[in-house]
Amino acid sequence: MLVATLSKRLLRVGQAKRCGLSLRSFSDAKDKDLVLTSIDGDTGVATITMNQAPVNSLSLEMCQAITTAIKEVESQPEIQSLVLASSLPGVFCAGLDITELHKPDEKRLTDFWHSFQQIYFDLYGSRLATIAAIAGHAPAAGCMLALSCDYRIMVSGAGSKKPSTIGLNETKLGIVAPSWLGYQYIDTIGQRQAELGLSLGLLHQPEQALAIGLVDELVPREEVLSRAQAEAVKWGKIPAKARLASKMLARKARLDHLAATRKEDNDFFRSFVTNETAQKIIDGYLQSLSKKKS
Ligand SMILES: CC/C=C\CC/C=C/CC(=O)SCCNC(=O)CCNC(=O)[C@H](O)C(C)(C)COP(=O)(O)OP(=O)(O)OC[C@H]1O[C@@H](n2cnc3c(N)ncnc32)[C@H](O)[C@@H]1OP(=O)(O)O
Repeated sequence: MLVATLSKRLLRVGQAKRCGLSLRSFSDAKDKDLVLTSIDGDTGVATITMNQAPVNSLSLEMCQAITTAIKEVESQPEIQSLVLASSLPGVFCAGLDITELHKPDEKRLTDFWHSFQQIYFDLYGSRLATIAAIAGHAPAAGCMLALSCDYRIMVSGAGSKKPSTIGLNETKLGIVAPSWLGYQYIDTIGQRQAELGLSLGLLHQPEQALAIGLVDELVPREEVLSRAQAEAVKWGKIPAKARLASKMLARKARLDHLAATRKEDNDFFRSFVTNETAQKIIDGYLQSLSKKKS
């Protein structure tokens, strides 16, 4: 069980509850743990671990589980910082679940995009200090999860035959990142690098991601989680009100803009995705992913 491997000092549910802290997982209707949440009783750092094999793709249920987990952690006033991690070796998050975009049901597609926007509000605008522990690939919406955190620690590519990559690769698939994700990219790595990355759909290897400021630190694979948790302790010690006010200096206008245009953004997404040309592209991409396997 993953929970047992996270930290020797990690609290089990009973102990955690006695200390007023919680350790639990959130489940979908099939009672599968899409997301695991744990709280270190010594440091008060929460870790939300995405656990949707094979690639942590963001389905409607996965988006909802992430939001539920963030809200649950935020509701505990003694917790100041959060690590976002993956239980899967080699993948942080493969982005949106492409099957959600393929021959979609309109109501589900609307709910799906709404739940994806909601992660942006909850993570990018979180009162918590948030650290991404990126121990694997983080394309597209996987990169968005990382960008929504305050600090990004990625597995180093040194000596790896197939290094992990991170970036916004949407144009390579013939689709476009939503504007709010594009602005997150621009705000993080600057206009020129973002223009290059967005236009060419670049997926960066770790050393390149570090060089352009897309991630903040590289560490060996086995150290990603512990290093992220140590960084979360440091961020959690900064006076919370001042830290949050500083975060909002940079992010509030972006968050407010999406809040004001949320429905239009959803309408645009649905009309884009349900268009015949987009459906052909999505169909072809799904086939290419499954051909890769065979
Ligand atoms: C106005 C706005 C309009 C539109 C906005 C649209 C925004 C889109 C943002 C997105 O996030 S689009 C998604 C972009 N994601 C990707 O391009 C990633 C695709 N996946 C990969 O590149 C690789 O899977 C990986 C590098 C993440 C991992 O590679 P590996 O470990 O070798 O796994 P496999 O490729 O063999 O995949 C295993 C399994 O998982 C399925 N899968 C992979 N990615 C997705 C996905 N994003 N959604 C759904 N399913 C995915 C893949 O098909 C395999 O399935 P099998 O059934 O064949 O086992």
